[in-house]
Amino acid sequence: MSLRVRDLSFSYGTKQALRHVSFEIETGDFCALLGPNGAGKSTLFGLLTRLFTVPNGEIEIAGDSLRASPLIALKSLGIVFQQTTLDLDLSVRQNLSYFAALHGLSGKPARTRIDGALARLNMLERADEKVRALNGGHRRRAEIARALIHQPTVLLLDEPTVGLDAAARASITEHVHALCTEQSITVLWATHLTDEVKPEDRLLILHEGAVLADGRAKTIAGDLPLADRFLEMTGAAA
Ligand SMILES: Nc1ncnc2c1ncn2[C@@H]1O[C@H](COP(=O)(O)OP(=O)(O)OP(=O)(O)O)[C@@H](O)[C@H]1O
Repeated sequence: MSLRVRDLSFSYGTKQALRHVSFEIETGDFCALLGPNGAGKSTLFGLLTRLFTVPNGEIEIAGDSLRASPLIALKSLGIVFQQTTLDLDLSVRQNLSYFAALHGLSGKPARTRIDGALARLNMLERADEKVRALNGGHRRRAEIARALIHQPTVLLLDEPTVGLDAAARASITEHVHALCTEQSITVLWATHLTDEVKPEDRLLILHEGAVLADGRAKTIAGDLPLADRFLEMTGAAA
């Protein structure tokens, strides 16, 4: 099991954002975390990345407890935040080199890792372009490559396709699915868009801080299109 979450609850003051959330994701699975705005997706990511800590509940990343061994657990985690965090005036390679240095990598080992990560996202030929010159889809791919440099086994992506056109969204979704099947990376992909979820994907539906459904997307959808099932369950269009 690559990611295990048990009984997480979280409140901002009196506003309860997560209610007894529990789930487990197997190695190499693509898991979509689907929820309307305000469902609690970013709060859950904040807890998984240790932006916030809670006295209750348990999180294990690749078998390591985030509470008992935070540094070891976080080493297994790659993160793509909702807001882009690339330096627009540096090249793709410079951005990734900076991140590699933060992980103690420099020289040839860093170059090998960076080239490998960029190649996986079909971005190697863009390595020396300034990020400012790239379109939104390529910026996102550079960001995903950056999140892979330290060779995490679990990758979290918080609504990574926000603001992208349909073609770029489809391309990024395909690339990240390939990371699961070809590299056995475990993915948790937050979204509010049902068309990013494939029938074979694992699906968690989060609504008002609670898990409403957990299973294969096609099983949860049943005889309805997933968008209709989601609307039926949450009252939200997606
Ligand atoms: N700093 C905060 N203070 C108070 N309430 C907050 C804060 N951040 C989030 N909330 C509330 O907590 C709930 C969960 O928010 P969260 O951002 O985790 O949801 P989300 O599913 O990520 O939504 P979105 O897709 O809009 O980012 C919402 O009701 C939100 O209004």
